[in-house]
Amino acid sequence: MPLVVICGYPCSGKTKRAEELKEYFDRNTERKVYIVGDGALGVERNTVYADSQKEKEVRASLKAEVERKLNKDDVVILDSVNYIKGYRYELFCLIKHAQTPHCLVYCLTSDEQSSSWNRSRNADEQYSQDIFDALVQRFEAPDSRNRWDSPLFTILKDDNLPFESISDALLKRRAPPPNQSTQSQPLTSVNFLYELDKITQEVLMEIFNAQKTSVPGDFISVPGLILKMLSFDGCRSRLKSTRVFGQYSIAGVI
Ligand SMILES: Nc1ncnc2c1ncn2[C@@H]1O[C@H](COP(=O)(O)OP(=O)(O)OP(=O)(O)O)[C@@H](O)[C@H]1O
Repeated sequence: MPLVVICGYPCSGKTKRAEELKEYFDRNTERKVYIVGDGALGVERNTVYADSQKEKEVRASLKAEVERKLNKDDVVILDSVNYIKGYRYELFCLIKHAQTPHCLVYCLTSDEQSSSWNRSRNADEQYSQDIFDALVQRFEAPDSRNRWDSPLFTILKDDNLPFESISDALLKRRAPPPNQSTQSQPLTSVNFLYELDKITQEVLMEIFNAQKTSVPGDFISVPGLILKMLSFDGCRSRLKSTRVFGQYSIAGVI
């Protein structure tokens, strides 16, 4: 059901925290817990983060995997750098659409600390210094004033994760209300444009005909509505056809 978005500098302890959280939920709840992340996707750090197109594809794959996993019961933990504000906003739209709560866990480290952990890793797990520096420079830190970055749990290297608060944020909170842009739109019929055009023409014809005999204050019925004429302007063009303009308010729905 709920989503935990982990974010932080490269090599800031994100996977370590994701695993701690999984272990906590496994031990204390009946829910299945999935970690979705660079590791599970087999992301080759120094290739992907050196190429913006590849990086974009990886982000899209991670988001798609999160979307597939989100359901009513399970906990999904997204373990990646998640350093782009706009991407975190997209994830927020996803949870709004799925009608489930989320929270952010931010592994806050200095770049010196992360760089030193990076250098102590096995060579095949290390970020190259260039990629590491570029990711640190591009990092857009989460801000709890943004609804997509909230609730935000900021974790320093010697902190214990606040398991209960995280669990409450995920399991005891209501999902954010959906808005139109995150709701599926009903399928329109294949001849929707034709129908729209036909009804618009009918409405215009009714108004046009009614204007010949109506004065402001009169009611005009058009398909689906009763309109009240508020004002009326008539003028003749050089071609002697009458152009009519007027203002109407909706007085009722039929
Ligand atoms: N809280 C911590 N205390 C001490 N060492 C830590 C801590 N967190 C991480 N490390 C060290 O950093 C290394 C990387 O940790 P981890 O894989 O969790 O980072 P990550 O942010 O997931 O990395 P990546 O950006 O590659 O996904 C660990 O192997 C460990 O040596």
